[in-house]
Amino acid sequence: MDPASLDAADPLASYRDRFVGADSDLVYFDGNSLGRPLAATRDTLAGFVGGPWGERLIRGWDEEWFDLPLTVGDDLGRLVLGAAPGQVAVGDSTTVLLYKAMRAAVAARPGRTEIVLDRDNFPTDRYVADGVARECGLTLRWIDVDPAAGVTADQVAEVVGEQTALVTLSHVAYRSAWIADAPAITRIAHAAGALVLWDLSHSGGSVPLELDAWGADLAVGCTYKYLNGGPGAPAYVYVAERHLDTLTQPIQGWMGAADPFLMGPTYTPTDGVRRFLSGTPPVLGMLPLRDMLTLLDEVGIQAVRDKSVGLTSYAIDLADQELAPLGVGVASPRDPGRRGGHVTLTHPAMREVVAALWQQDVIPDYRDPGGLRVGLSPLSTSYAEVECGVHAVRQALDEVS
Ligand SMILES: Cc1ncc(COP(=O)(O)O)c(C=O)c1O
Ligand SMILES: Nc1c(O)cccc1C(=O)C[C@H](N)C(=O)O
Repeated sequence: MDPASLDAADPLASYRDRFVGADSDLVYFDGNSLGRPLAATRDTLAGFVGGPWGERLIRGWDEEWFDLPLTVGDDLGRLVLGAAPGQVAVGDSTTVLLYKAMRAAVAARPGRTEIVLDRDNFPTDRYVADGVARECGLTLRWIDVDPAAGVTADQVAEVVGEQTALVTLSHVAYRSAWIADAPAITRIAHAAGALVLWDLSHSGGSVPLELDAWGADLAVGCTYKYLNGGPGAPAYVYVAERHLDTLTQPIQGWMGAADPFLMGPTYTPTDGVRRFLSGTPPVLGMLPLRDMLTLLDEVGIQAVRDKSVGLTSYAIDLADQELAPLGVGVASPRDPGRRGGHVTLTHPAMREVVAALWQQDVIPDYRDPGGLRVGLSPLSTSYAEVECGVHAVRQALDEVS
């Protein structure tokens, strides 16, 4: 079908107008790294300076801000993560939350010696796991994966055992967009007595998640991709209710302590998921995310996913027709049920192609080896934009080859 008909039939097409810059000619294929801002966020940020911050000043903490990591966390849980209230907190970066969650998990499995992870996980996940293993005297047990796909439940079953403390994986792989079989992998890890930590950075706001139903133990994710929270927006952590009384994290700050304003001599963790906080919550950083959650409440995550599948399928169809004859491969799952919100196209010249495209206001990103990632943020991307971008890739390939 032609893109104009696809856009005309798209029930979410009008939401594009809610984003800053979506009316320009720029082709934006990097919403999986940094989502566009919502126009509403302009007013939110300006209004916050004049209102809650400028007028309420320090009183704002008692009136709203102190609880914001948990109230926004509950909204994230309900609208995005499939988590009942009281299990999600917002704050820190994904990297720091990975550290807290990994340390909490391995401390809960004393005597076990291994952390299971895959070689294609995002660098920060691998680096943090390496540091935690060194600090705690553990070994990393690596799973090798097909970079055009991702970790399978069978591969996890082969390596977990009574020595496994933690299995830590990305739900959607940053390179290929492979969706891991989270319910099956969680069952396998639990049968071996291990805990599971999911990195949801490439899933949250794009793929419906069911953390409670999967029986997940821990999860983290960033909010600046499909959740449009802005550069450096705070991340979130999920801790299943059954672990909240027992898991403790290593960055023992006053904001995660019981009664912070008692200012007592020693740290006692507070109840609930608040104990995963450490310092003062990033209130300004949560405001754009709150706007996006309001929008997701209006649209519904399943509608977002349906459009995401439409966009990625269209991108693959176009790549097959127009780019395959030039030697371009698709390094993402062809099964939409196993594919997240982006598509990776491979060719030895992609690094130069991406550099040339950025000069023409066509913005994908490049990931080794030879991968051009087409990130398709469903609410701010049109089918016409996909067609225009794929044509630009073809032209750039012709020019650099
Ligand atoms: C899977 C994954 N985890 C973590 C991160 C980033 O973590 P941080 O926000 O701490 O830089 C990213 C992207 O940058 C990512 O893709
Ligand atoms: N977090 C990023 C950043 O601070 C600068 C540039 C890119 C990013 C990203 O988000 C990269 C992204 N997680 C990836 O999948 O490669």
